[in-house]
Amino acid sequence: MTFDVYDTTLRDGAQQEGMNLTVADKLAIAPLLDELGVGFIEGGWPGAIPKDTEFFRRARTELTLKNAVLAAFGATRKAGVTVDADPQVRALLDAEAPVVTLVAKSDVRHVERALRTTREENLAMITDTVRFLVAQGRRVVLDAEHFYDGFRFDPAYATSAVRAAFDAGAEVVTLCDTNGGMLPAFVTDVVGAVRAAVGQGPRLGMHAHNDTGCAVANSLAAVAAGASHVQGTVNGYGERTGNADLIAVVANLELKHGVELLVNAGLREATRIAHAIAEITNIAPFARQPYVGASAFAHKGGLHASAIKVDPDLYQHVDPVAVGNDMRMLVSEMAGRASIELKGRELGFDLTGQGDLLARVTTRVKDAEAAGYTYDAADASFELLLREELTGQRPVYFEVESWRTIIETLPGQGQGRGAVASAEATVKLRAGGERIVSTGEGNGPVNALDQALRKALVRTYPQIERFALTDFKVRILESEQGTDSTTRVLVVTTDGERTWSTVGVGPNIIEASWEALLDAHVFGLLQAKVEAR
Ligand SMILES: CC(=O)SCCNC(=O)CCNC(=O)[C@H](O)C(C)(C)COP(=O)(O)OP(=O)(O)OC[C@H]1O[C@@H](n2cnc3c(N)ncnc32)[C@H](O)[C@@H]1OP(=O)(O)O
Ligand SMILES: CC(=O)C(=O)O
Repeated sequence: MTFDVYDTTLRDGAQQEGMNLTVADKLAIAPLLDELGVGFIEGGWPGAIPKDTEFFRRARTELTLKNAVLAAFGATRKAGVTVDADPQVRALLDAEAPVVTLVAKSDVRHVERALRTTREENLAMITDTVRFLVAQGRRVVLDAEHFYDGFRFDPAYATSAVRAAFDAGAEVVTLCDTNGGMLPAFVTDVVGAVRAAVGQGPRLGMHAHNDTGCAVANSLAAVAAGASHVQGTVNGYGERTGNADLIAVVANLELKHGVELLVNAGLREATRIAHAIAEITNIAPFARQPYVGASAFAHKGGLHASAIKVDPDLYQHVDPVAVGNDMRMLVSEMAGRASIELKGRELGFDLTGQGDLLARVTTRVKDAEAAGYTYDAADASFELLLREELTGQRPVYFEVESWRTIIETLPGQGQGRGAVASAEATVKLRAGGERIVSTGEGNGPVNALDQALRKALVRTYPQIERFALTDFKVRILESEQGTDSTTRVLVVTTDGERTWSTVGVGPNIIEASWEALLDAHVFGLLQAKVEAR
């Protein structure tokens, strides 16, 4: 049986609030979709959006797709215009994509109120446009907009729009839940009814939006009821609450129903590809996203870890490898000895049979978390703690004697924003057998301290030159105590290849930041394989 996996990330995905893809972005995303193994890549709406016209023009020479074909999206001809005189339809041809996907009205209320035309003219718009494009050698998919709402209101008319498209030569008619308001049981009924009306031959598709949180479930319901073409977007991007997350739909069909849909077993690359696309869209990946999210196979509960130690299948619905993801253990106040043992293994330490050590580390983690630390977001600080328990001491690269930081306002401008004239820090420490006193300036006290620390260490440890702080998060704990509260700081550092997170806690933000900065430097040197004392 033919089954289409149809991606609309570049078209409906791009309709997401805050998303603005350049032509270069689209040209970079398309090969990733192709590598994933989808059959169709809807590139945009040529003729309506200049960037999309340009995308199809450049795609002809700059895009080599191995698995997928490009689809150009657009509307049926306008009411009262002949199809060959409609510039939008002409633009669809000019895009030179082998597939054209036409959006058409199938809800009579839209025909009469949005298009302001007659039922008959709308059917003629469908017939004329499909027939014209097929005669020009295009494969045509018809997206029947608002199909489910339209079917509920007037099933005969909605079905007549589907029939008109098939009669004119459409390869697939996609039943769209444009407003995303449907629930799976209704989708099952409607697809079943349309299937009965048009017979077994014609191919039906599904295009779901996620306004009820059911886009993936609705897509699966449609497939179970006889749809053999499913549309969606990577990472569920799309208008309002998004489209069906195509990877989740496909993973469910492949891994739960055993149908192979993506060519070259692309599902095994899904996590990498979803994250690479998120990089290009510049929208942070959603950690709790099914299958490909960073937390999709991350285990926090100690009881989970103790069973996973016996067999990961006991707490995982599929093997993460099947979607290119990894199992991770999270260490926190909810950890038990098994969590620590498995986390140790993940970090390269075999802690099997070291019951006392595991108990000690578990207790230290629980105590530290009670005091405000958080290790599930700070792997590097946890690894330093673990090494300390394993070897009896933390790796020592330098010894801090003292530090201080001063911030000063412009004279007479002690109030409000923009008043800080300078932030300065002094760090005194011993490294490489020398006592070093260094100063740093920055746009704030933490930045100044970071500069002073780097300056003090870089001669002994030139590796530090490559370290860069990429994120800095502050959280006030016990906020009811106002400015007296405990502060937690999380710092993310990179050396250009790897990224690590550290945590600091203290009665003030500077002290907490200093602790996180120290851990970040120590861990960075450890990773760079610099020998510690
Ligand atoms: C369900 C979906 O997500 S479909 C995809 C939606 N995506 C987009 O809208 C993004 C691209 N859109 C655009 O760039 C513009 O809206 C355009 C170029 C398509 C149209 O722009 P304009 O000509 O300025 O018209 P406007 O957007 O105000 O209205 C849309 C027109 O298309 C008509 N129209 C709407 N759906 C259809 C259809 N399926 N078939 C034919 N005509 C349609 C409307 O009746 C309206 O016609 P009117 O100008 O005679 O009133
Ligand atoms: C076609 C489309 O994007 C929709 O109906 O939602």
